[in-house]
Amino acid sequence: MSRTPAHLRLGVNIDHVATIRNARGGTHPDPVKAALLAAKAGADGITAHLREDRRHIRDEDIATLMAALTVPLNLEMAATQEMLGIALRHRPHAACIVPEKREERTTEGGLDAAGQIDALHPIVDALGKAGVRVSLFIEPDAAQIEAAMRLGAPVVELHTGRYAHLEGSERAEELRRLADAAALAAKNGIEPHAGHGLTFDNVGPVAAIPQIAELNIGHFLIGEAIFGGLESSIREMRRQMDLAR
Ligand SMILES: CC(=O)[C@@H](O)[C@H](O)COP(=O)(O)O
Ligand SMILES: NCC(=O)COP(=O)(O)O
Repeated sequence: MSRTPAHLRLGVNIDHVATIRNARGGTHPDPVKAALLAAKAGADGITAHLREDRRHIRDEDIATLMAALTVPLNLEMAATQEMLGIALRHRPHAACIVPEKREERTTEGGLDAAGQIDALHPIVDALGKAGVRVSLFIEPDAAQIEAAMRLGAPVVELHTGRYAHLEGSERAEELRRLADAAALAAKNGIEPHAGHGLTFDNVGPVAAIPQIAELNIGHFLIGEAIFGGLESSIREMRRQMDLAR
């Protein structure tokens, strides 16, 4: 008898809707409106990264998302007291602890959980006690998964950025690391998620890793939405202009 595969959840990251909004300093496009549209289109959850420098998502976006969403919010945050306070105030469904460097263009690597167990312990504990599902955004590496076990994190999100950038046999090797890490996490009772840099072209092999329960995808989807939506935006502008004549 064939088994129905478990539903692979899709978390849509709406950060870069806010990037476009912030380019003009106004309110359009609204990342909360995008989040509601994503949920309507079948997203199982919404991911938003409140960076310390607030370059895209801002504090008020988190408050509005918490009030408006009917699907779970996964708040990505640095392991700082400021972010912990915000997470405890809003109590999102999940908080994913990510490494952050102010000068980086994007989240360039995974969290070194193994190297900062003592600093992470109180943050993971406080979030867990508040009922927030803690995830650690890590490289697909056994030492990092062991650290997640020591910290008692129920979830790890495996960073797929390296996989997304590599090609050929190097990509195949990185995919093996992702599959091994997902299997190791699941065997030890940790739910593996994955994300970063995923696209239509590279998502398949990651989605096929059976233990992975959730993928978080943002930048590509927001970029691709231009091609799905630009034509209708232009047609509507043409219509409004013609109506005025
Ligand atoms: C942690 C992570 O991967 C996401 O937050 C994603 O990268 C979008 O945010 P940035 O582009 O600001 O890194
Ligand atoms: N944690 C990864 C994420 O939320 C989305 O990353 P990306 O698709 O924007 O690179």
